[in-house]
Amino acid sequence: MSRETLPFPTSSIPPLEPYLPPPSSIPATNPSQNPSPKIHLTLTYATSLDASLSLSPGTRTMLSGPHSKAMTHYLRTRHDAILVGCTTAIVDNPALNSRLETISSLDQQPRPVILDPKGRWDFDEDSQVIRLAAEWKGKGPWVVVGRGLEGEENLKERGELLERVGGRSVMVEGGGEVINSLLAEPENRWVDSVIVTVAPTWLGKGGVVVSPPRREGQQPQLRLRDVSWQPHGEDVVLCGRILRD
Ligand SMILES: NC(=O)C1=CN([C@@H]2O[C@H](COP(=O)(O)OP(=O)(O)OC[C@H]3O[C@@H](n4cnc5c(N)ncnc54)[C@H](O)[C@@H]3O)[C@@H](O)[C@H]2O)C=CC1
Ligand SMILES: Nc1nc(O)c(N)c(N[C@@H]2O[C@H](COP(=O)(O)O)[C@@H](O)[C@H]2O)n1
Repeated sequence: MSRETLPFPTSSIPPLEPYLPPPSSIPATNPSQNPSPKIHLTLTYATSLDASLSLSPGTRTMLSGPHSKAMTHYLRTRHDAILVGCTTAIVDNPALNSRLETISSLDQQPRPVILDPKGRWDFDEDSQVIRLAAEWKGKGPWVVVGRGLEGEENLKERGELLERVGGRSVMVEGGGEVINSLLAEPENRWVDSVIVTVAPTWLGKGGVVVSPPRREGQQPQLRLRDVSWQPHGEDVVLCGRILRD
């Protein structure tokens, strides 16, 4: 399959910067900017106006236009790892590398991480991530089997996993189950920032929807703070940080 290279104007970078981890060479020292200084987790995905990521779990659906797609590929260069659930890996056969036209070294690529507790992802040399790693256009994937990410002790494990990947930042792209599980964490400790592409379309009922469980009792509903809305072509990119109590 031919793969395009994507132009991303440098003028689009400064508005994204407050929501990104510091560049890898700079230690994360400002606790007010990054309350979990070891690992920065950015949640980033593209959604329709009716909160769908795709037409159905078994379908790859292109929502981002060319500008916001290039923005996502810029984000990929700014994180040490890129994480998806195994259904996304199976259905989309994603490349999970950055195809920005400015890429000149494998060091600029994120490490793909596939969450696959039951070992469902049946990869081979035709899998994009494997092929691209063989071509030095992406890093070889890590597959996380056997455990979920939820729970107190696994917060620690998350840090250990990412340190082993060799980094301090991860962007989570999806799919729905992964995103909803992260947003369900009751004390909002997981997600540091959110960068969502909103495409001007409705996918209709039956899609894979981002809709975490409603919080009951006295708990405030999940909400973003420090929000900015940035137009990228016909899409809007919503950036924010999770409001922590
Ligand atoms: N528009 C967008 O930006 C994106 C769209 N998608 C779309 O999403 C759809 C797939 O989404 P889903 O069906 O919801 O599947 P998913 O991609 O979230 O994968 C679900 C699987 O991941 C594992 N998993 C999920 N949460 C986990 C956790 N907390 N810990 C450990 N393992 C966990 C489980 O094995 C689960 O069966 C596809 O149609 C894909 O095209 C995927 C990524 C981004
Ligand atoms: N940013 C964004 N916009 C869309 O419209 C999408 N469908 C996705 N999907 C995510 O990107 C992965 C595909 O990546 P490659 O182009 O193959 O590298 C896909 O698996 C989803 O994680 N993202």
